Amino acid sequence: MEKTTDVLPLTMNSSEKQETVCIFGTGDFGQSLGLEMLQCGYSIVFGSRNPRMSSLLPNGAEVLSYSEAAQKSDIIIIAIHREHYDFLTELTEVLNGKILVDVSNNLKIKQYPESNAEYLAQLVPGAHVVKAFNTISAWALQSRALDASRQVFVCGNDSKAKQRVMDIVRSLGLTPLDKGSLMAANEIENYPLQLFTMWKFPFYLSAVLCVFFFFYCVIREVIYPYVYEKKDRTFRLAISIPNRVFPIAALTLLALVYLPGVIAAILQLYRGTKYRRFPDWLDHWMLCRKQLGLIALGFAFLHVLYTLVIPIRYYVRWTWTNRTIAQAIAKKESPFSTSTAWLSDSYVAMGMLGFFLFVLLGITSLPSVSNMVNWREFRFVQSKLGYLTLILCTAHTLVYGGKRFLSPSSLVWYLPSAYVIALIIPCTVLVIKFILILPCIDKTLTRIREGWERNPKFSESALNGKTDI
Ligand SMILES: Cc1cc2nc3c(=O)[nH]c(=O)nc-3n(C[C@H](O)[C@H](O)[C@H](O)COP(=O)(O)OP(=O)(O)OC[C@H]3O[C@@H](n4cnc5c(N)ncnc54)[C@H](O)[C@@H]3O)c2cc1C
Ligand SMILES: NC(=O)C1=CN([C@@H]2O[C@H](COP(=O)(O)OP(=O)(O)OC[C@H]3O[C@@H](n4cnc5c(N)ncnc54)[C@H](OP(=O)(O)O)[C@@H]3O)[C@@H](O)[C@H]2O)C=CC1
Ligand code: HEM
Ligand SMILES: [Fe+3]
Repeated sequence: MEKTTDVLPLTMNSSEKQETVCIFGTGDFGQSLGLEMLQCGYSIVFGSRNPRMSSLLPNGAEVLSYSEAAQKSDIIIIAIHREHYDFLTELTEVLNGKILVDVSNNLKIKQYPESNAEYLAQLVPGAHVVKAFNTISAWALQSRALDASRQVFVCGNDSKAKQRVMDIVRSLGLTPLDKGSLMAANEIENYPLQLFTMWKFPFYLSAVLCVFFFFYCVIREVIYPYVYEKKDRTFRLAISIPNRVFPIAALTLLALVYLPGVIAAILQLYRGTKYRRFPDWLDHWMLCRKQLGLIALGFAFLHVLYTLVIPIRYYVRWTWTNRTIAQAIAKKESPFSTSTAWLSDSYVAMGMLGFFLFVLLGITSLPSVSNMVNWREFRFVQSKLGYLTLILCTAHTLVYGGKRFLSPSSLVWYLPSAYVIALIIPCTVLVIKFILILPCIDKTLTRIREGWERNPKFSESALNGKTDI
C-alpha cells in the first residue's frame, strides 16, 4: 500500500527519528490504536493476512504481510483474538528477541487454563511478552473519550521491554500502571470481564429487602383495610408505602455495613488471634461495605425526598382539614402536648442530623476526597462517625415509633409495624458494639489486633522443642 501523509503527527519532533511500531491485525482495535499512535508521531506498519484488502486503515500506515511487517520493528502489538494465535508459531524465527504486546481479552473469566499473554509466551518462547492495553476499548481510543478510564495495566517478565511499552502508553496520553511479572496477566485480563462484582451482593440484597418490606406493608396497609373495612387504600402504593420501604432499606443496609465488623471482632476474640483468615463470606461482606453504604445512602435520599412532599399530599391535607372540622363541630379542643411536641421534633431532628452524617460518609468515600485525608482521618469518619450515623438513624426510628412501638393496637394480623422489624438488626449491632467497647473486652481485642495471641503457635518453648503449657 502506498504511504500517504494525510495524518500529521501531533507530537512529532523533527530532530527525533520516528519510532516504528508494528501492529498485527487490522481489525477494530488494531486500526484504532494505529491511528492514535500515528497521530502521536509513531511510524506504523500493519501486519495482515491480506495486505491489499485492508482499505479502511488510517492513511500514513504501511500494510505488509505478517512476516514482512515483523521485520520492520522490534515492538509488535498483537491485535488479534487469542483463538487465531497459532500462526505465530510459524514466525518464531523473526519474532525472536522482539517485544510482543498482548492486548487480548476473553469472553469469560477462566475461559482458558492460562492467561492469553502466558499462552503467547509459550507459543513464541524467544520473544519478550508484555501485557497491556486490554482495558482500553477501541471505542475509547477512537472517541478519545475523556471520561473513560485512562489507566493501562502493564505486566511482563522483561523490565526493559515493559519500560518501552510503558513509554508508548505515556506518549498516547494514557497512564501506565506496572502490575509486575507476566503472572499478573490473569488478573489484568479479568478486569474488563468483571461486571460490577462488588455491587452484585449489595444490589441483590437491597432488592430482596425492598420486595419483602413492600409486600409486608401492602398486606398491612392495603389488603387488611380492604378485607376488614372494604376500604380502597391502593393510593398508598405511590408514596406512603415507598416512604416506609426506602427508609427501612436504608436503615437495614446501614446496619449491615457495621455488622461484619462486630462479627469479625467476635471471631477474633473467640479465636484469640488475628492471624487466622476470616471465612470467605465474611471477607467478601467486609469488602463490599462501601457499596452497601452507598446504596443505603441512595435510599435515605429517597426517604428525604418523599418526606418533603408530605404536606402537599391531598390525603394528608384532607385528613388535617377533616380533623379540624370534626373538632369544630364537636366543639372540642385538643390541648397542646409538650411531650408530643418534644417527641415529634426530636425524631425529625435526629433524622436530619443522621442524614447529614450519612452524606458526609458518602462524600469522604469519593476518591478525590479520600485521597486528601490520611488513613486515621478516613477511619475516624467511616468508623466513628459511621456508628454515630447508625445511632442517630436508629434513634430517629425508635422515637418515631414512640408509644405505639409494641402496642397491641398497631398489630395487624399479628404483624407488627414494618419499622419494628427494621429495628432488629440495627439494635443488635449497636448492643454488641456497646459490649465490645467495654474496657475489659476492648483491651483484649486491641491486644489481639496488635498481634498478641492466646495460644501462640510459635511460642519460644514450642520452638525449643518443649511442649507449650
Ligand atoms: C455512605 C457510606 C460510604 C462508605 N464509603 C466507604 C469507603 O469509601 N470505603 C470503605 O472502606 N468503607 C466505606 N463505607 C463502609 C464503612 O463506613 C467502613 O467500612 C467502616 O470503616 C466500617 O467501620 P467498622 O468500625 O465497622 O469496621 P473496621 O474499623 O474496618 O473494623 C472491622 C473489623 O475489622 C477488624 N480489624 C480492624 N482493624 C484491625 C487491625 N488493625 N488488625 C486486624 N483486624 C482489624 C476487626 O475485627 C474489626 O472489628 C461506607 C459506608 C457508608 C454508609
Ligand atoms: N475491540 C476492542 O475494543 C478491544 C479489543 N481488544 C483485543 O484486541 C484484539 C483484536 O480485537 P478486534 O480488533 O476487536 O478484533 P477484530 O476481529 O476486529 O480483528 C482481529 C484481526 O485479527 C486478524 N487475524 C489474524 N488471524 C486471523 C484469523 N485466523 N481469523 C480472523 N482474524 C485474524 C485480522 O486481521 P487481518 O485480516 O488484517 O489479518 C482481524 O482483523 C483481541 O484480542 C481483543 O481481545 C482489546 C481491547 C479492546
Ligand atoms: C432529613 C432527614 C430526615 C427526615 C426529615 C426524616 C423524617 C421522617 C418522617 C417525617 C418520618 C415519618 C414518615 C411517616 O409518617 O410516614 C420518618 C420515618 C422514618 N425514617 Fe426518617 N427522616 C430523615 C432521615 C432518615 C434517615 C437518614 C433514616 C435511616 C437511614 C431514616 C429512617 C426512617 C425510618 C426507618 C422511618 C420509619 C418508616 C415507617 O415505617 O414509616 N430517616 N422519617
Ligand atoms: Fe472485536
